[in-house]
Amino acid sequence: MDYPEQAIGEPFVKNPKMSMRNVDVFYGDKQAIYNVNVDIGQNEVIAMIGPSGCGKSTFLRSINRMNDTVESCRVHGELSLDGEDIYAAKMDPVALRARVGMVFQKPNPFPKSIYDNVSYGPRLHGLASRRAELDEIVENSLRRAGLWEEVKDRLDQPGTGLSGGQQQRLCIARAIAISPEVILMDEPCSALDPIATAKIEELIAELSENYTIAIVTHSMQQAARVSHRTAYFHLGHLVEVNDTEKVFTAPEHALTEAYITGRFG
Ligand SMILES: Nc1ncnc2c1ncn2[C@@H]1O[C@H](COP(=O)(O)OP(=O)(O)OP(=O)(O)O)[C@@H](O)[C@H]1O
Repeated sequence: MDYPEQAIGEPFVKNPKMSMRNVDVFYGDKQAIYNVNVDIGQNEVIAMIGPSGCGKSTFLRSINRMNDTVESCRVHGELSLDGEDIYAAKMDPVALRARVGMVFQKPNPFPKSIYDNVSYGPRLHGLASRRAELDEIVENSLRRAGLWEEVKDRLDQPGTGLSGGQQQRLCIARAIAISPEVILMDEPCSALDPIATAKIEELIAELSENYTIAIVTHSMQQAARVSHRTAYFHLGHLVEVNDTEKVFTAPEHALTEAYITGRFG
């Protein structure tokens, strides 16, 4: 199969929050991402879709240097946040991950209280000097994550005691608490029921007013509901990036069309 040299459609935007150019990612000798070029716009929600194993998670994890934790993984290319090279020697990956937060597939609250789950990051990054400030950050983050009303009377109870959907909103509150600029979500609803999924999707729409969001999803309906642009990956290649509506109604590339019409994937 021939892949376009450059993703077709509109991979670039006027005011990018993040820019990725000529990105190749390897695990040992095996190449997982081939020459990907794409921007993520300020306050946009971009969905990354494609068949299993096409490299969506690998690419997502490259843009906040989560892949640094995988020994065999090497990322080549130019990746920037507000024009700053995120792989520069002077870039602290911990500070970067505070600016580009991540929510994982499986809700993973710390084995700590609800309060401590949310206050841990702000404490670590010195965002609050007094208890009252920390309380305010915890409340605001839980409110933004749509969880405050459900947990305000039991902040001292373990985060792991919440339902799956509540745990995922707790993880989103934890990500928000350190005031990230970008939030990466790797299949955030795949472990949730339809009602919990709907809540997270509503939340994504609200959060996009203040944050830039990239979401990997297996659900094309979800991509269609929550995102502004959609990026279609195939075997490590970025094939097409377009307005979400266009991708799902008039895809430009035959591979995108085959995927969205269910001919493979
Ligand atoms: N830690 C790793 N070590 C070696 N190879 C890996 C590792 N993680 C992923 N890969 C390989 O990289 C390729 C892309 O995997 P990745 O998980 O990024 O795809 P994906 O599109 O997110 O898949 P899925 O939709 O199934 O989660 C696959 O061939 C996978 O086997």
